[in-house]
Amino acid sequence: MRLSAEGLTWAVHGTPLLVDVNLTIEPGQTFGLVGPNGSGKTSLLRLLAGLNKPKAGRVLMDSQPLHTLKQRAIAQSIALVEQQADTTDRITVGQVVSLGRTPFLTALRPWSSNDDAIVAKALFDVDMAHMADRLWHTLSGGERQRVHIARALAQQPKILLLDEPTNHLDIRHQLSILELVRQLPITVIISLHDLNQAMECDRIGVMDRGRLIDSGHPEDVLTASRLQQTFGVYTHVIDDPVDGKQVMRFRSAV
Ligand SMILES: Nc1ncnc2c1ncn2[C@@H]1O[C@H](COP(=O)(O)OP(=O)(O)OP(=O)(O)O)[C@@H](O)[C@H]1O
Repeated sequence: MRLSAEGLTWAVHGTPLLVDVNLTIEPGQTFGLVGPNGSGKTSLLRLLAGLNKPKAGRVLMDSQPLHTLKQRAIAQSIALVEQQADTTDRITVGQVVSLGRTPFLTALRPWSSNDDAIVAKALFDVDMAHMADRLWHTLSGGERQRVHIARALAQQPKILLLDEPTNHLDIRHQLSILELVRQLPITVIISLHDLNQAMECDRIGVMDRGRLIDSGHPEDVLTASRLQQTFGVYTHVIDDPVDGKQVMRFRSAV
C-alpha cells in the first residue's frame, strides 16, 4: 500500500511543529526517517498514523484520505510502534500482543485459532515467545520494545510505522529487528538515530526543524555536507574491506 503526505502542517498552541511536508512511500519500500532531536519525526509519524489531525494538508493510503476513515479501519491497515507506550494494567506479554488483533474482531468474527497462530508467530519473530506468560511490568526496556513490535506485527498491517524501535535493544536484537522489518513485504517507515543503520533503508528522509528537507537514496542524501549542516558533525566515509559497503564515522564539529 502506498502512503503519501500532501502539504502536511501541524502546530501546537500556534507553534508550527511540521511545515508543508510532502512525501510518497511506494508499496513495499522501507523508508528511514532521520533528523536531530526535536526535528519532528515523532510528530510526522503520529500524523501518518492518523493519531493527530493535520492543521493543513492530508495523508493518503493509496488514494484514500486518512481523515475519511474511522480509527478501526485505519488500524486494519496501519500499525504504529511508539517510542514510549506503557500500561499499568496487570497484563501478560501474550495479552499485549493479542491486542494487535483487536481491529479485526467482531461479534461475528470472534477470536480464533488463527489469531493464536498470528500472535505466536509475532512473538517468535521478535524472540519473545519464551516470555509469553510473563507480566508486562516485569520486563526490561528492550524486552518491552520487542513486545510492542510484536503487537504491531500481530496487527498484520499493510503499513508499519516505527518510532526509534531499536533504541533500547542490544546489538543482536537491533540487527535482527531491522532485518525483520526490511524483509516484510509491506510499506515501512522507521525513524532512526543510527545513521549507519538508516543507510540500509530503500530511501531516507531528513527532518530539520519541522520540515522534510531532503529525501532519496541513502548515499545521495546522507552526504558529509548534509551531516555537517543538519546534524553538526564531521563525517568520514570509509569502505568496509569485507563487503565494500560504506561506513560512516562521526566527529564533533565543535
Ligand atoms: N504536544 C506538544 N506540545 C508542544 N510541543 C510539542 C508537542 N509535541 C512535540 N512538541 C515539540 O515539537 C518538536 C518536535 O518533536 P518530535 O517529538 O516530533 O521530534 P523528534 O524528531 O521525534 O525528536 P527526538 O529525536 O528527540 O525523538 C519538539 O521541539 C517538541 O518539543
